[in-house]
Amino acid sequence: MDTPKSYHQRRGSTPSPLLMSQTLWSSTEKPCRGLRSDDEKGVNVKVVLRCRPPNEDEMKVKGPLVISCNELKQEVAATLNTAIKQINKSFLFDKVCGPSSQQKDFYDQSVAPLVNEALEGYTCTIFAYGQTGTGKTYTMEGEAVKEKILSDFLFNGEFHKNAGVIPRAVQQIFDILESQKAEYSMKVAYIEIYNEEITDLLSLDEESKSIDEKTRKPLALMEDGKGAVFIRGLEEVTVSTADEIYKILEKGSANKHTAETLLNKQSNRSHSIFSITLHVKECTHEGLELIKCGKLNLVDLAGSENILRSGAKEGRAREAGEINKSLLTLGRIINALVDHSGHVPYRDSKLTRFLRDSLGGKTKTCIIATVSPSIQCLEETLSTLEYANRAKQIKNRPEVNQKVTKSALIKDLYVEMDSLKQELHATREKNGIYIPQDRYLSEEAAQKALVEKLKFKEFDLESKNKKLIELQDLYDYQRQLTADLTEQLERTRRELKNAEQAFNDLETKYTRAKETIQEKDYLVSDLIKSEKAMTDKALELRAKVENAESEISSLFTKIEKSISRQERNRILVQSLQNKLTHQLEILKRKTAVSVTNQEQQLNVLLEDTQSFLATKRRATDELKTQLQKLKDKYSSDIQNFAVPAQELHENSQLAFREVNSEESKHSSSFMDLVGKISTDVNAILNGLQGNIRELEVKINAFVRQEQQYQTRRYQEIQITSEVLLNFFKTLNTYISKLRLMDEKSQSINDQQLCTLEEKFEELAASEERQLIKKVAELISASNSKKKRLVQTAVDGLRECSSIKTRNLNAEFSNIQGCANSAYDDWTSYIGSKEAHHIEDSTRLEFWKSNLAGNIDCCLAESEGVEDRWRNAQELLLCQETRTINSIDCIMKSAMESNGKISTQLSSTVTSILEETAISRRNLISAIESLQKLDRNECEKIYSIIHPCVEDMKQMKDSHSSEVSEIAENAGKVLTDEYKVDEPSSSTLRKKKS
Ligand SMILES: Nc1ncnc2c1ncn2[C@@H]1O[C@H](COP(=O)(O)OP(=O)(O)OP(=O)(O)O)[C@@H](O)[C@H]1O
Repeated sequence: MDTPKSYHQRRGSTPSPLLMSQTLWSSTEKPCRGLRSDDEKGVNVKVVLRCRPPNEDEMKVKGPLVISCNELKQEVAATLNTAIKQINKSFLFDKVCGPSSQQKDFYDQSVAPLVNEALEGYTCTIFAYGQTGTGKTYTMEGEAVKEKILSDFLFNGEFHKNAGVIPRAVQQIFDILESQKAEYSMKVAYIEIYNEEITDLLSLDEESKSIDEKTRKPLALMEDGKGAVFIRGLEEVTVSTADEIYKILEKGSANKHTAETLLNKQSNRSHSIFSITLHVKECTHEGLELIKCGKLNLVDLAGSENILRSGAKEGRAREAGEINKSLLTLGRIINALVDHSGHVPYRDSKLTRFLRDSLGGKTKTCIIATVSPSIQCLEETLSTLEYANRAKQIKNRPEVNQKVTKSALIKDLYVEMDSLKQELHATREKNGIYIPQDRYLSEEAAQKALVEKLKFKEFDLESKNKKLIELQDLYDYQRQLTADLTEQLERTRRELKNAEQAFNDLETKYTRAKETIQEKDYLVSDLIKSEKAMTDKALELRAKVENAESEISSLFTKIEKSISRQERNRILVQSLQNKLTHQLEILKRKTAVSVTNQEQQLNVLLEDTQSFLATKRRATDELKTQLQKLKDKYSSDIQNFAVPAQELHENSQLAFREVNSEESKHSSSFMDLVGKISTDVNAILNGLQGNIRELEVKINAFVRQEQQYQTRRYQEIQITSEVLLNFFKTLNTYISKLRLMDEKSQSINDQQLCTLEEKFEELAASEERQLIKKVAELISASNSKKKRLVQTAVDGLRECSSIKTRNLNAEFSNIQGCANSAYDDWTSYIGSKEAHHIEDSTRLEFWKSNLAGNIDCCLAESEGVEDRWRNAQELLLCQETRTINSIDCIMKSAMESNGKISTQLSSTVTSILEETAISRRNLISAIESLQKLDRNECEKIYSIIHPCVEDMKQMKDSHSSEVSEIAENAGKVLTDEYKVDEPSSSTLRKKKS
């Protein structure tokens, strides 16, 4: 319980006799122009923010509290941090009271100073503004006004803790006035503005409460000639004690339009104004009595309402529409005052018209903005905060109401009292109207003027009435329209709310959609780009394919060219082969001829040798026979010689002469024989030597011929080999070029295909990833389709190219293998042939040198034989000479001694015979050895020549077989090549087509 201040000593004292005219409420007091220095510039409207604690419903919902109050900083912050909305706003006010603030504290801190100002003679207004259900009535009146406050106060002299501003202010005023022991009068009025109609809440008695709404008499808001606004017919109740006020308050509160809404069980559907008018007597130092006039308007505005949330329907909705309309006007006035715009639309609502002076006038104004801390009311709370924040900037120029002297006041009152008395008297008498004559005259004149005026006014009134009726109709229509519009507005609001919600959703969706669209756009642009790139690539690829096609066609042309070239080459090779075969044939023939020649020559040689040997044998035989003959002749001669030896002995001289002659005969015959033999031998030797020389010449010619042939053949082979090598080289270069080209094109194709595939896969992957599901599905389907197509195309291309490459490679490998093998064969053949040639040449050289050596040997031997023959001849001659000499000696000795001589002679002859036999034997052996030597030599030569001939024969045979083999191989290779090429070219042509 709050303890009221102890300054109400005059509680229960009789009311002040001061009577206030009806115009007092209408602010007719002449304002005293004594402005305080701080008031001169204007004083801002004070704004106090009060935040109530969350109610049960809000606590049930368990929504977050979005309003936080900092009472020290006088700051209120609205914070919301959700995914959809984020709010972070703070406002500063003159005073901020949080949910925990108590009524007493709130009053003491926020309202009490203003009440003091009212006591000072100011007109003070306190507005309670806020969303419905935020505690305006709780703040202004307090909780359980009827029962508690009063009873508590009456019984305990203490306020209930929930007592609001009005009882506390009344109590404060009484307390102060009584503490000052001042003479005062206090009048209170309690009105409500409901649906733009002003009703006196205190004039309604118990009966009229039950009366229909329409019977409530609305009061008119009027302006006096000085611009002051007053309510005609408003009953002001003079109060002298606080208790009276509580009862009045209770009565007025009971008469208020209230209803249950979703947000408040007892929601005020009207604006209520509780006015306290004070007249306090003051005595000046001069003893002059002045009346100080103060006024306190305590306005409990109807709650600004979200019709959708408050659940107001039909009549309630109309009420809410009216409430919102007047609050809107209030807001517009605040804006106009803050923005200093010329026109301030006070007249747009009765509330603002009546409280005109409180906003931008001479009044001291305080606005109590009430808010809820819950998230559900955030929107309205923010609106209230903005509203209050704006109202903070309104500047008033408060002035103390003019004080009147007590005598002037009494005089005025007396005049009024007199006129009232006269009216009363006339009314009581009911016999006409009594008025004093001068008044009658003046009034008659005035009446006449008034009649004139009235006539004019009547006319005016008539037209105005008409206009009024029209306006009324219009007004009714407008009202109806307004109601409809309000309803519509509410509906629209609801729809707007829904739309807002939907809009928010849509906005989020839109943002998402925008993002998606952006993403899609990006993707589409990306896709377009990729498609463009792909198209470019495809075009590029097409161009490349076309290029490749042209290249392939050029390749085909090249291949065709190469085929034709190969054909030509084949023909060339064929012709070469033919030539080769022909030449080989010729060679063969030549070799055969040469072999035949050689054979013939050899045969001739053999025959010659044999004939030479036979001749030699014959000559030897002849020699032998001759020698035999000679021997026989000698022996017969010797035998014949023995007989005449006797005779010789006897006839030495004669015999000697005879022997001499015989001897000379014999010696000449012997010499002839020897000469003959020697001629024969010489002839034989000469023949042999000629034969040998001929043979040598022939062999030399044969060797030369063979050498020339070999060299020619070697040169031919070299040329052919060079041609073939060149051919193989060109073939190889072509193949390598083709292979390189193919590899290049293959690698390029592969690379391009790989890059294309990679890019496509990348793009497809990114597309798949980024596109939304449906599009992704479609795109993935199309991608997979494309992929399949591309894959098949790529695979086809790859397969085709790989087949091509494989075929080409196989063909190249075949060709190259063939070429290589041919090359190898050829090289090895050439190598072997070269080696053979070199071997043959060396062997021939060796043979030649051997043959030459042998021939030299033979010649030397024959020369040796000749020498030996010559020696033998000389020996024979010597022997002959010696024989002759010895015969001479013998003859001489025989001549000297007859007896001895014959013996000696016979022995000498024997020895001669022996010697002759020896020499003959020597000769024969020499001849035999010569024969043997000759035979050996011939056999040797034969044995040398024969293998040579055989070798040559073999060589020729092997040459011819090899050549034919090579020719066959070459032909086969070429035929194979063409066999390979032809189908491949036809396959390629097919592929190309
Ligand atoms: N500061 C507060 N402390 C405790 N309770 C409060 C406070 N403010 C308001 N209330 C409670 O909230 C409810 C609604 O208050 P009140 O009727 O004063 O709201 P209102 O703003 O006057 O609404 P309306 O505009 O509809 O008349 C009441 O039950 C009241 O007791």
